[in-house]
Amino acid sequence: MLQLLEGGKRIHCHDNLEHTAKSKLEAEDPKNKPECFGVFCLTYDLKAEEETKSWKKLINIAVSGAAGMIYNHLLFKLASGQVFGPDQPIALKLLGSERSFEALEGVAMELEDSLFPLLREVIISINPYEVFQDVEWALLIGAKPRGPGMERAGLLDINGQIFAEQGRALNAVASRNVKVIVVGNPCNTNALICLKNAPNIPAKNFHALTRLDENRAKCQLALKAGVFYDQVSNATIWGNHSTTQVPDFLNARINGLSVKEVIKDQKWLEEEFTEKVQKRGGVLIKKWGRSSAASTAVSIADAIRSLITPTPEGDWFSSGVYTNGNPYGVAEDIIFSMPCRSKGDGDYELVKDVIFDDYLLKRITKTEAELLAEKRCVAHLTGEGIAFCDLPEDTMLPGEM
Ligand SMILES: NC(=O)C1=CN([C@@H]2O[C@H](COP(=O)(O)OP(=O)(O)OC[C@H]3O[C@@H](n4cnc5c(N)ncnc54)[C@H](OP(=O)(O)O)[C@@H]3O)[C@@H](O)[C@H]2O)C=CC1
Ligand SMILES: O=C([O-])CC(=O)C(=O)O
Repeated sequence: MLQLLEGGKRIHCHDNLEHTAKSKLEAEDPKNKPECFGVFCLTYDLKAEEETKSWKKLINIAVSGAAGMIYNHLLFKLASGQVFGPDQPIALKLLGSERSFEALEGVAMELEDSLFPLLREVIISINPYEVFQDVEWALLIGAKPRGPGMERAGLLDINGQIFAEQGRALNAVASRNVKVIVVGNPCNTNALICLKNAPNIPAKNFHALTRLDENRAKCQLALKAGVFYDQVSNATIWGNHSTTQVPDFLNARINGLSVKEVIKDQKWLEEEFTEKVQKRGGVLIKKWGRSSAASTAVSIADAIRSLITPTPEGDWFSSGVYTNGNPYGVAEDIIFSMPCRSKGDGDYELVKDVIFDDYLLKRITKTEAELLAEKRCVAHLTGEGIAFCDLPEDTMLPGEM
């Protein structure tokens, strides 16, 4: 073990092997203080450095599934300042498992070698109580993918257990205003389980990632209209991040005009466009041999930026959020993707001036029914009694076809 004295503060630094063994041991005791990783032990003390005077206060960001494909892309966006800004120093707290601990060390080593000025601290651990200590953001990516022959109910249960545990850990040690973005599938119901196990954190702070679906919808509309995708706005994804999700072409706009004024092919909108967005993940898996990772990471970055920067006038973004007094008549007490606006303070409000027609309402009812069925299926994990699984047969994740 190396001991360094910097800025009047004693810092403990271990070589990697020693660190591995110690972190594993310490992880068994939630009260233990997390250790820094490698070179990040040297850069911990922000106050000591002249050049950082104009920087904001350091924020703590936890990520689970940090050895997975999505995180591998996201990590370097976070550390480079692309997400939280060039004056926002960050601490990354990476949650792995026994299975992935060595991979986490590899991730942390790559972070060391990238020399990111804004990345002031990295810890790796398999203990959520250690990783979530004082975090302002929790990006929950790690989840078991559905394997061959596995029922969706089984996936809901296995992953639900993970998110119940992580909810309890967030409740115990995270910042009281932590913002939680659940990516691991089935993300809406995992987010619901997580928030139900974290009663001391506002339910409004929990999000399920549907931004990738929004981005996919914008891309398809732009392609059909023959415009660049920055011309597409007000694109809402309603409901579940599954193949029942509803990409809303009624309220979306192209060059400020209603989509229907620009794309006059109603059949294409109702059938091809809708299905393309719903099943985009599955088509990509067929081509790539694995699920969307880079574009998912981009969409997580978009989702965070949408909460920390004011939403452009007249526009909105989609996020899976808790239904509690929503203006659309969607069932309460589920996580449902809806149109949101933010003042840039990490919080959001639901958009009120949206319109509905029979097609949209019928589709919304279907995705709502699926989410209510998922909720019944995980009642044992949300503290709402005995689970009863009557999932509709066509219930699928975007990656399954
Ligand atoms: N909402 C969205 O838009 C999208 C969601 N997803 C979902 O994101 C999740 C992660 O995807 P991706 O990073 O590509 O997946 P990977 O398989 O690359 O990584 C998944 C990570 O999950 C962790 N994990 C946690 N529990 C288990 C378990 N019981 N079995 C296996 N692994 C587990 C593993 O890390 P460790 O060993 O450290 O726990 C692993 O590193 C998936 O659930 C996927 O379906 C994907 C694309 C889009
Ligand atoms: O189903 C998956 O794992 C992938 C997924 O969510 C998507 O691509 O939208």
